[in-house]
Amino acid sequence: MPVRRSSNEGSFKVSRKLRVRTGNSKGSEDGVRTPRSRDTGVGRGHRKARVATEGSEGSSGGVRTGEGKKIESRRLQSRGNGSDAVAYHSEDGRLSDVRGRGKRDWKTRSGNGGLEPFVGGKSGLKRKRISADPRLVEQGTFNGNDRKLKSQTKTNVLNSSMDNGKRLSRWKDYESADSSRNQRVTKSPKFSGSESLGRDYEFKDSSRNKAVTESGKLRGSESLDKRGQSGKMGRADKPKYVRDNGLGNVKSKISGDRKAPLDTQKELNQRINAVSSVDKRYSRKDQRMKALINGSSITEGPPKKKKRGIRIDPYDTSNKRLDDSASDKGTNQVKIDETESIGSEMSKNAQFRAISPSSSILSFVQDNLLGRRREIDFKRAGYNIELPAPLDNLPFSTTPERERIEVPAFRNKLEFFAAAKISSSFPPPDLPEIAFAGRSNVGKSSLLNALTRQWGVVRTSDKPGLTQSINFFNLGPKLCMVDLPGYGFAYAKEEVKEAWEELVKEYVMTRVGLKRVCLLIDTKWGMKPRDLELIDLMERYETKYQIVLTKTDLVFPIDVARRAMQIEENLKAKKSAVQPLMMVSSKTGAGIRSLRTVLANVARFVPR
Ligand SMILES: Nc1nc2c(ncn2[C@@H]2O[C@H](COP(=O)(O)OP(=O)(O)OP(=O)(O)O)[C@@H](O)[C@H]2O)c(=O)[nH]1
Ligand SMILES: [Mg+2]
Repeated sequence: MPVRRSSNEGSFKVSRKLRVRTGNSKGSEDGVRTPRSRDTGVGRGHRKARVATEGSEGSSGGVRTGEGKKIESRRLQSRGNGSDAVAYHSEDGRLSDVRGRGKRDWKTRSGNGGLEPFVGGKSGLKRKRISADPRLVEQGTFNGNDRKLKSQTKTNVLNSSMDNGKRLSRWKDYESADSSRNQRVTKSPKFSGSESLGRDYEFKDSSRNKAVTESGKLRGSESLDKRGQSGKMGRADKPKYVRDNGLGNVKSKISGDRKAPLDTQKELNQRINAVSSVDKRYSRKDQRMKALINGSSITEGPPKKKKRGIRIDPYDTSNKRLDDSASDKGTNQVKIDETESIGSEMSKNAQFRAISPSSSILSFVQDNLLGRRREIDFKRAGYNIELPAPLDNLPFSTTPERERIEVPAFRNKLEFFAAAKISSSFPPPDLPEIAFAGRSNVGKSSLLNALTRQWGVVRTSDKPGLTQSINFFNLGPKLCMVDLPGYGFAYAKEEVKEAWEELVKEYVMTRVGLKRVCLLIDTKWGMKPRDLELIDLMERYETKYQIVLTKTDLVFPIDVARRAMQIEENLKAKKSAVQPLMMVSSKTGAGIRSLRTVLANVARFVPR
């Protein structure tokens, strides 16, 4: 039980934590603040064994030997009544002259869970104040004499024993711990007043208690060994884990017996090798058995290397398509064509790499920031990358308004006015028309939006085949823009796709007001047979067309230049092809202004 005595007597008061403080010190009588124990420098001892002696004159004002902590010394301050013992009233937070010292504070200050067994008798006698090792208290291994003490610390102990679950289970392994070591530790003066740990655990957790009490030998010393001195543990103390791995106790021997003679080590190694070779042999045998069952021949030797080939992603919606040549053939036929086209594609690729673009094209690509670029390049050039299609804006401009469009015709509002799925539903050709043709997903609809800077007027999608009819848009009173359905690969039935193609061909062949067809080619993939088909058609019907390379932002600038060179070479003999070849990116806005200028000329020279 905590012992309290009145402060007048200058007696000591023992808190719930059982800190012992004795008598009046001279210093406190003088109203001198108890100096911090750090300052006293007297009897600074280990925190585990604090001792304060009554009437000690060893240090000025409130003698205190032992604890060297700041927080403790504050409590030792005299309150001007000549008794430094009052300081300890605050320990449990129950006394009136102590303010702001609650349970929490008590807990905090206890630091060691309040386990400080009271050792000694009544006042006037020398009393020892012994603090438990916080590590031990945490562990719940320290056992004080006082029952109440136990109940106070129950929470702490239980909490700590929660995370000690593993530890407790591990203790089982230590049942066979070296008894000599136990002896050595139990002899330690720190644990002289403690009872057996087995008992201590009885009130904490019965299930764990079992694990602990079963051992019978488990004492504070053991836990101390485990917690604080695990590094010093002998090999024999370590748990021996035996794994059933076909090696018997080989592993445990290896791990547990370090001093095994060399012969034993060799023997162990041999055994390990033997087991692994058995495994290999078994696996081969197993293979043979399987082969026999399946009736296939056994092939031995090193495994064949897998041939590396180009994988074709069936869900790739880019313009890498094989559909141009094989659309209405059987599945097998398509497969053959695929492999053929892969082979030819490879050689075409090599040819493409061999192209060395002219310096004029290269400089054009460079000047217009065409090709794949880093954002920093745009920033350096003064473009605001926060805006859509930043390169279509003026450098250092933050206003994306359409009024900034330098070509007046394209400042007009883009308005949808007709859609046709068959030629008979084409609207009357009142205005000069500029049509955008090309394979599905090449970026026709996106380009229309980019040219007019009216995002969303024309619907776009990354899924090929969104535009399924010929859509007519008015761009002011003078010009009509026509978005054609794409041809080639699209998520649509074959017959539907054929119908689109026929519709496009019909439009290109027969449309009176058609002044220019912008034939869009994906810069990455170049011209495909269906593009050439349409070119032939337009050549035959003398429809003017202009090649526009799209999505230039997806390839390197050098490849943009190469593609331009390649296409120009192909178009040399074409009469209806209008020069120059245009290169754009609806995403970055590169080349859009140039295209506007070119197309505005179409509208200008058209008689009304
Ligand atoms: N990176 C990049 N993507 C683009 C560009 N132009 C279009 N795209 C993307 O390509 C996809 C297809 O664009 P669309 O404009 O719908 O293509 P389309 O030719 O109209 O397709 P269909 O209507 O199916 O014939 C969309 O996801 C666009 O965002 C471009 O210049 N650069
Ligand atoms: Mg479209």
